Amino acid sequence: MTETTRQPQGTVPGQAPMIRAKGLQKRYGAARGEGFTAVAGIDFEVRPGEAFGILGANGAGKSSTMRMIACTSPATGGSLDVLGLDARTEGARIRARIGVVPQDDTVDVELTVRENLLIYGRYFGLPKAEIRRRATELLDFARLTDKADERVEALSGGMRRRLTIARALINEPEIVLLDEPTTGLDPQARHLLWERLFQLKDDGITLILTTHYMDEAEQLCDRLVVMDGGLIVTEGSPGGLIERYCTREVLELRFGPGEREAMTDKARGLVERIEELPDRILLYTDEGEATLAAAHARGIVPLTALTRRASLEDVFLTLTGRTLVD
Ligand SMILES: Nc1ncnc2c1ncn2[C@@H]1O[C@H](COP(=O)(O)OP(=O)(O)OP(=O)(O)O)[C@@H](O)[C@H]1O
Repeated sequence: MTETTRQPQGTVPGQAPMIRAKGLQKRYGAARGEGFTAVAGIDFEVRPGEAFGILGANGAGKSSTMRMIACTSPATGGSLDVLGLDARTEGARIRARIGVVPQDDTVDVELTVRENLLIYGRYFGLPKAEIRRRATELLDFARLTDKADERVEALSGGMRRRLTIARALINEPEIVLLDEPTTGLDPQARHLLWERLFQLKDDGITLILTTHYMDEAEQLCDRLVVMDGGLIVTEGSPGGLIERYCTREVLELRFGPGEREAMTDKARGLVERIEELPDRILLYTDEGEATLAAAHARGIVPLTALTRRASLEDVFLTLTGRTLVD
């Protein structure tokens, strides 16, 4: 990782960022005198064509940040430029040039797949022939051509998500915001959706996504920020963050009921860092197999032992002291 320039992190000299947030804040309920700060002053930039992730546990402030970028919820402090426009005053112009995929599918279940696209196109005031052309292209993009005339209520969860994404593309947006795009989907549906998102990246569309899934972030994101308690706690590429905060491998040991504490005590000193989770301990090491052999030599007998590559989940645990499923 090279972070030696004087530019703010994430800035490419000479290339205007798609999004620039400085001291961005969101406070709810301030008018009622009972304010709650969901986003506590964050700085970030998103570059053209990159897939930028916002990671964090429930309540970290991810959706609040997304809603401010989407210009559906005004910032209460700091500044936010989207596509070079001030989000405070240029909401309508920004909304015309971005696509939004909200956390819950908001497609109309009583209409057909194609009708959903046509109606959405009309919100943007696009000419009818243009909307029909785009809808046909997007049905193909979303792999929904053979479902075009079916009512949405007959679609699976994965198909509805793909329709929601297709709908967000009707205005040919330069930025697409995806709030937890694969939450609730089965693995096959997730992979099909990822494949569609890769296609958008290849097409040069800037993606901003929030997710709870570290594997999703590792797969899709060029760069990401981790949020905790309304603040950004780190920023970087998935690989760069893993390298910065973790060892190469993690040895996961599970023990029988009541054994964990004693076994953890025996393991102390084997590696520099041990994390205790309710159901297992994690030993951060560059050589998982060698550490396991050393553990055995100390009389540590786990029910199961697994050596894996360090992941973003480990970065999150390092930074926040919690797992994302806490
Ligand atoms: N309209 C609102 N009024 C008051 N508090 C809110 C409102 N929206 C969100 N919050 C609070 O702000 C905090 C951040 O919420 P936000 O939805 O941005 O988090 P998140 O990281 O997206 O979480 P999740 O993964 O659950 O969506 C939470 O404590 C939430 O309860």
